[in-house]
Amino acid sequence: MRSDLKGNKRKRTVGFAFAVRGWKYAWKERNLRIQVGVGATALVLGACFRITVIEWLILVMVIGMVIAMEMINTAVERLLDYLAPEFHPNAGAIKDIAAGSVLAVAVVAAVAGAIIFLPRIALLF
Ligand SMILES: Nc1ncnc2c1ncn2[C@@H]1O[C@H](COP(=O)(O)OP(=O)(O)OP(=O)(O)O)[C@@H](O)[C@H]1O
Repeated sequence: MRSDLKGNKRKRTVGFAFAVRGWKYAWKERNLRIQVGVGATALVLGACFRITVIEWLILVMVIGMVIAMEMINTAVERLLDYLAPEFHPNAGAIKDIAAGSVLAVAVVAAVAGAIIFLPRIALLF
C-alpha cells in the first residue's frame, strides 16, 4: 500500500518531467514564444489597469487556451512530419485545420483583450 502510494507519486513526478520536456520541444516554435510574450504583456497590462476578478479570469483562460492550442498544433505538425513526410493534400489539410484552430482561439483572445483594455486605453487620451 505504502509502496503503491510511492509508485503513484513517482509516476506523477515522471509525468510532470515529460510535460516539462514537451515545453522544451515546443519552445523552439517561434509562434509559441510570440504568444507567450503577448500573454505576458496582457498580464502586465491587467496589473497596470487593475482589472476586475472576472476580467482576470477571462484573461488567464483565453491566454491558456491560445498557448495550449498552439502546442497541440505544434504536436500535430510534428506528428505529420514524422508519419507523412512526403507531400499529400490530406497532410496539408490536417495542418491547415490545426492552424485554423489556433486562429479561432487567437481571435477570441484578441476580442476579449480589446473589450477589457481598449476602453481603459482610450481613457488615457
Ligand atoms: N506534407 C505536406 N503535404 C501537403 N501540404 C503540406 C505538407 N506539409 C505542410 N504543408 C502545407 O504547408 C503549410 C505549412 O506547413 P509547416 O509544416 O511548414 O507548418 P508551419 O505553419 O509553417 O509551422 P512551423 O513554421 O511552425 O513549422 C501547411 O499548413 C500545409 O498547408
